[in-house]
Amino acid sequence: MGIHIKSADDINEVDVIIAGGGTAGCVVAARLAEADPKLSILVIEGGRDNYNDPLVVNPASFLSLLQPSNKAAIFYQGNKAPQLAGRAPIVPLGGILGGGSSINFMIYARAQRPDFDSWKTPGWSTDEVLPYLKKLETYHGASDKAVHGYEGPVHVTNGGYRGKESEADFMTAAKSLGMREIQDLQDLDSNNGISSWLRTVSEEGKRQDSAHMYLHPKLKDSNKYPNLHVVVEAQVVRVLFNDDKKAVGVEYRANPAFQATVALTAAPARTVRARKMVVLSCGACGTPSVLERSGVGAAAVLERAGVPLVMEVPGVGHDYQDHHLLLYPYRTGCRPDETIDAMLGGRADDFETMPEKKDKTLGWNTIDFGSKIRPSEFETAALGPDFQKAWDRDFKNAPSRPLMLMATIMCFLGDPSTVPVGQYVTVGTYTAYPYSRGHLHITGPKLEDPIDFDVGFFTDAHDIDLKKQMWAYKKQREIMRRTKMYRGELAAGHPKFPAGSKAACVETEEAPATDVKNIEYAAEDDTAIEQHLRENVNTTWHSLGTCKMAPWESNGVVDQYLSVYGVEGLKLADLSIVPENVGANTNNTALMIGEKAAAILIRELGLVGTAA
Ligand SMILES: Cc1cc2nc3c(=O)[nH]c(=O)nc-3n(C[C@H](O)[C@H](O)[C@H](O)COP(=O)(O)OP(=O)(O)OC[C@H]3O[C@@H](n4cnc5c(N)ncnc54)[C@H](O)[C@@H]3O)c2cc1C
Repeated sequence: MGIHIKSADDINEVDVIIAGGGTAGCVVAARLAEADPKLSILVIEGGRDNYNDPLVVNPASFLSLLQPSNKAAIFYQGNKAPQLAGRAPIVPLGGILGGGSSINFMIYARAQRPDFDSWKTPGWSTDEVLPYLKKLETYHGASDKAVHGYEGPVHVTNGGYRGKESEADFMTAAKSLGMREIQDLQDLDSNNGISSWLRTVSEEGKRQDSAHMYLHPKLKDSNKYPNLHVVVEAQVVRVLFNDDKKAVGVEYRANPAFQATVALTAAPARTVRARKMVVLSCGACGTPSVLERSGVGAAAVLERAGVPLVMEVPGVGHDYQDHHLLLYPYRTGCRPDETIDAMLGGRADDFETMPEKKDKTLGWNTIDFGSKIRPSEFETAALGPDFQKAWDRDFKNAPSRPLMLMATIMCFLGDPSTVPVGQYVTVGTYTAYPYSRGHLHITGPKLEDPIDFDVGFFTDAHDIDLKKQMWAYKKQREIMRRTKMYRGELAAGHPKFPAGSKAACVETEEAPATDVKNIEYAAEDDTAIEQHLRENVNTTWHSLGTCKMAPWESNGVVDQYLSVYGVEGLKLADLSIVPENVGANTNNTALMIGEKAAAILIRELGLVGTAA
């Protein structure tokens, strides 16, 4: 009963096993328990418990969760990539109970209406998933009530604090460039504008991760939910099948990252049986590996890895996608209390003392301003005929599809010891619908075996993804140059423009004048930008699409009911199933998938609850 560490020795058999207690996994577990408290459920989560962890629940500490010493993330190592200037990118994802929702930046972003429709899967159109999008949230913003929910577990609010002056400064600067202010950019339809950004933070300033919002309340109420079990710090190795290819359990082991490495203390692998179902919810980088170690995947991949084939499903690990992120730092004239640089640099109260002082900035994710944007006709043409062709095909007649998203973060988003003491802002630009695809496969049967992980960034034909970032670089720079806070670019985080370039980075002690003219970029400047993009493009931590919900012949892995092709009793419920990308940060989509998956399972298991 409740939370077990490393192994649940007294649990040998349950009704449903959920492998991975991340954003979607916690939703599935909680909703199943709610539908039938008699159903026995075991969640096996590789990371540690997150309950009341001050780094998790207090939004301002979000960056420290990416420090390896805090053991809250899994760092998936990518392959070296020539198109990324020979770099081998690392993709950190949630590695703690609550998954990404426990360590993410808490930006509330929802997909656009054409996104779910583009999945072309019965039951998953925007109209059909809208009830789940509403079910998961309690929306505190001002909007049309028809598209938001008002009774769900995840509160969407202004959070404990907003940087109102800097937000107004960005807004004014963006508007001076002709950008539109939109009140609710997350209403599924609005696009091509700028907006105040709400967050998945309560009004009291607490993170709304799926473990705290869905799972922990039920674990604490053990009288009502005696059959809901969670084991943390335990990794699922593989799914076990019987001769009829029915999933009958899993093999798991204590996660060595959480225990001494003396051989004698290494816990043996354990098996636990599932009477009814196994659900994989290990995320887009975890789920394909579990499937392949279990013998489900492309025959050639499994043969190379030395894993006996159970079912040939070539799509497993096939079409990795992410949103490609670039981060541009600026010097500012902000006051120390307008950014969290002092806090990150150890020059202000830390996360220990802030609660005692009831410091409201503890509830701040520092991301107050965001946008979903599209280029003008003139800008589209300037990006060349290949770009124009892609634009005409995929965007021109789909006005609610953004080309890029942009967010501002009120700090230097990196190691504070590498920059002079000061107040910074970082602008992030990320691709809404990348054309590039990668892959993620196992290379051996064991959890320790390295993965073959090609992130695929900037591999699309005609470099359209690169051109999107080229446009976004120039756009965000023009906005920043018109803010009152602007004191120049932090050159280390910008392209290395040639000597004498009109686009060179500047450092100034003065606020900008009112008649700022656009920068002119010469061909060599564009070459410098391209090089910078290749050297710096990174994950937006929005991995998805590695086990698509699509027909088997189109590299699909699951059907509309999330059942893995060719086997019985095995479901997937996480972002690995997403067939086409969404024009938004991805946590909301993962929560929706958790809600919809739960409804599917509730119906199939014959439990009381909402039908899918
Ligand atoms: C740093 C960061 C910032 C982000 N910022 C935002 C944001 O501001 N807004 C937003 O909307 N989205 C954001 N995201 C994205 C969002 O959080 C993720 O897309 C979402 O959490 C994915 O949900 P999921 O259920 O698919 O997988 P996850 O939440 O990643 O869950 C997978 C779980 O499986 C566990 N696991 C993996 N392998 C195993 C195994 N073998 N055995 C057992 N357990 C295993 C992991 O530990 C993890 O808990 C961010 C993500 C990160 C990492």
